[in-house]
Amino acid sequence: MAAHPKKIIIDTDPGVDDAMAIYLALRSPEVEVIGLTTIYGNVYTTLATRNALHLLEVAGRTDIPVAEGSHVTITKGTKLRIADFVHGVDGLGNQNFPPPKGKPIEQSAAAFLVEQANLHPGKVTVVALGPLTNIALAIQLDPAFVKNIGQIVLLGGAFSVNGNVNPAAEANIFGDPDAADIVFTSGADVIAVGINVTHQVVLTDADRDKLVQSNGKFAQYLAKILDVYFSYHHEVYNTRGVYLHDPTAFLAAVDPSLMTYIEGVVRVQTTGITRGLTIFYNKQKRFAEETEWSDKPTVKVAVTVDAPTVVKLLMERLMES
Ligand SMILES: O=c1[nH]cnc2c1ncn2[C@@H]1O[C@H](CO)[C@@H](O)[C@H]1O
Repeated sequence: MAAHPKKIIIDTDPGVDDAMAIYLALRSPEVEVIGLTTIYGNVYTTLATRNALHLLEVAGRTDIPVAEGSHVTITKGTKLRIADFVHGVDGLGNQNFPPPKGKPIEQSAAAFLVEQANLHPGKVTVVALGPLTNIALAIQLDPAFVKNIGQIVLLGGAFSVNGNVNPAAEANIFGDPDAADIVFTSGADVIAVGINVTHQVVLTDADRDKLVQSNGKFAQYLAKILDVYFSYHHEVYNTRGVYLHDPTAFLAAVDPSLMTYIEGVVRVQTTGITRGLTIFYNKQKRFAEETEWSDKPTVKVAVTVDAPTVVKLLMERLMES
């Protein structure tokens, strides 16, 4: 382990690429995973919690607490869009794993986030891999959260490219646009990694064959669950490989220099046919009128990525496990 590994909390909706990111995190000496918090997205929250506990049990890391997150959007919406067609109905490639033995802690995800940020001011990074409800709830629960939390690295948005739910919206932002707008305008130190970046990072069919053949414990586990995710990509994107959304966002938290960024104000469309659209204002033009972007805090938005290094780090770390 590095002398002072970065404390991270992964907010997650596992999810095949979430599983990859979590195992990559457990194999990354630069970080100490101090908790997982769960959210709906790829699966419903109850199943996300079960999968988070399961993944930690497989890894032999039941020392890491799991805090269950919200079952509804920040506006109490219950009509959730669940991407089980991407990950399988169980979220983990339809493997029918046995239920985990462990239980989540009593605290809610938002309460856990607030507590940890208070315990280690400026030192905790949240890697948010699903809709941003829990993070927005933490901001509402404790106004000091935005300054106590070190950094929020989120997978979300489609900046100047089409979305993956529809041409306007990326899945995590679409999942809770109101929560996303709260997080983007909160004043916290935010890095947004959108699909404009993660669609440049592909784990190829050949890479997958290497994972299958490796003896690494995590590589072996992932080899089992990757089928549905690969089939989905072959079918809808016509790619010979899969996008590494969550692992890429995680690595931005480990080593921000793997990407380049632009800084500006991000607002989220919360209604209508463009619900979930992320609009970045680069602050170059001073508009004549006040706009909904005026005087809002800025965030960093990833624009380029060293994709070969991201794939290499993922492969090496999972295969050595
Ligand atoms: O086509 C899709 N529709 C919905 N969700 C998707 C799709 N592809 C990937 N993801 C999931 O949403 C996040 C990235 O937007 C990733 O976490 C991925 O697992």
